[in-house]
Amino acid sequence: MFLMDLQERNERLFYKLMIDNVEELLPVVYTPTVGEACQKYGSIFRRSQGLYISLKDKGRVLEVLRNWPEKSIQVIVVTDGERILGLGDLGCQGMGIPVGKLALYTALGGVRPSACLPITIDVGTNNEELLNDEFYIGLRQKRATGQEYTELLDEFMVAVKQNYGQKVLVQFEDFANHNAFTLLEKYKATHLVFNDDIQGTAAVVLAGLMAGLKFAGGTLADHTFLFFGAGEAGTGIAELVALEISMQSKTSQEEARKNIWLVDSKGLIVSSRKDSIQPFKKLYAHEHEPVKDLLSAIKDIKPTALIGSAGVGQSFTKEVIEAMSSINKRPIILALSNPTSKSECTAEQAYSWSQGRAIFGSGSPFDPVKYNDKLFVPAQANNAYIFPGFGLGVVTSGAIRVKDDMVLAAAEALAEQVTAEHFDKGLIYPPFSSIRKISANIAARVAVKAYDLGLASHLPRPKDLVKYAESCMYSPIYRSYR
Ligand SMILES: NC(=O)C1=CN([C@@H]2O[C@H](COP(=O)(O)OP(=O)(O)OC[C@H]3O[C@@H](n4cnc5c(N)ncnc54)[C@H](OP(=O)(O)O)[C@@H]3O)[C@@H](O)[C@H]2O)C=CC1
Ligand SMILES: CC(=O)C(=O)O
Ligand SMILES: [Mg+2]
Repeated sequence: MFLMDLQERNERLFYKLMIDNVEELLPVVYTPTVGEACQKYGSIFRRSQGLYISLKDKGRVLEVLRNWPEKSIQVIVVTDGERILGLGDLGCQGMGIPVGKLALYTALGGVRPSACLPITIDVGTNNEELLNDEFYIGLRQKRATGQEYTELLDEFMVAVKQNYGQKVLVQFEDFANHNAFTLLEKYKATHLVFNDDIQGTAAVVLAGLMAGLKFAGGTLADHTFLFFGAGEAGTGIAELVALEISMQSKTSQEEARKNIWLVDSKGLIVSSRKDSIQPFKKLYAHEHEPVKDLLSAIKDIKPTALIGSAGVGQSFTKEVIEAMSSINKRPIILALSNPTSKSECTAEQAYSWSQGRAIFGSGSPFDPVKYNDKLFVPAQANNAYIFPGFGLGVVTSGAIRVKDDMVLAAAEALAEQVTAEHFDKGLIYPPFSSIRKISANIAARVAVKAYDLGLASHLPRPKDLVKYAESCMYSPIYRSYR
């Protein structure tokens, strides 16, 4: 609440504070605290921090967009609040997420605050507690679905392009997966769209895997991956890993998918379930007997990497981590679910149950852990490493579309910035304290891809794209007026 007030009162000071104390303040502006802020958003609400577009605005969405005082927008983060972190449907109160993500766009990626627009689309909520909460700030009705939902979203996407042109980046955030994949597929050919939960998460995890392998040895193709959670994050990561393997080992993506397995709420995804699962899971329905629980899946599949993205806290039990540690000398264990209460295990559990052998990362931050006299610094495997730099690269190159190759480039750029020194401490990412440098490097690599693919409209192409990205970054300094 204090930081929200400061952001409102003295934006420059807010960003100065954020940038100078990023490791301390990230857990407040972002996960885990932002989750709690969204849950309580109605009762801590003081003034609007973003733009709300509701079902009632149908037919005049463009007019509503034009009410936003800033005209020169480069990045929109939009949610409909249906899957806020691992906390479920928080309706309109999900606004904390676009606001928090965009604060990171500025603090971590250097996109000007005035060029950032947080939007929440209010189509109702199915969260009974919120519907009965006198302080709930959104429409008091069940979620609109089907044609009513699709028409509002379509009107929004058309209005965005009409108002801001085709170079505004629209980041979809925390939509439920039954809409997220469809929206990305529908608009990726006509708009500059990026789904952070699918693509940003994929890039950060791939980067962590590549960095880990650089020091632990081996290639991605040597590994067997088991995902606990087969939604946006799980299948998004799986697809990018398969793409990278296919490029590294010159095989087909289909071949690469054979070493990637996923578990959802009904157990291991296997071929006998093919007719009853959502389309985004089908590519991973391999031949295997049905398996109901995670531990049995681990014993059968013998994965080298276990990646949690089911939003189920404490699902990596002692038995699960011990099973991973009995199969692998250095088990890779990523507990991606947010916020901390949904983390599959804590850093302390991962290190102690694996006797200090786990290569560990988590979506929400954990403090360093001392185990057998060694201090382990857990990595934060969070898309916050990717989207600020990715967005900076997209907007500074004037890219008009997002392509998978640009997402891969972001992952490679992040992985390259991990040193042996980081890895020795337990890190598979560089520390957030150097995030602006990291973001400039990611931006440059994304821009290179955009230029190479003929998608960049900022011409002529700057010679040194890292320097160019840095020169475009907003810095919260007071100018001298004398
Ligand atoms: N660290 C990071 O950067 C990121 C972390 N996340 C986190 O990942 C989590 C999931 O996000 P997302 O993928 O978008 O969500 P989705 O809703 O798209 O996917 C959740 C998946 O988990 C499965 N699941 C749910 N309950 C269980 C259970 N008891 N046992 C096994 N599987 C289960 C679901 O199964 P079914 O399909 O059968 O319903 C579904 O496949 C969230 O906590 C989110 O905060 C997300 C993005 C980025
Ligand atoms: C980090 C993020 O995007 C999520 O948990 O949804
Ligand atoms: Mg998200």
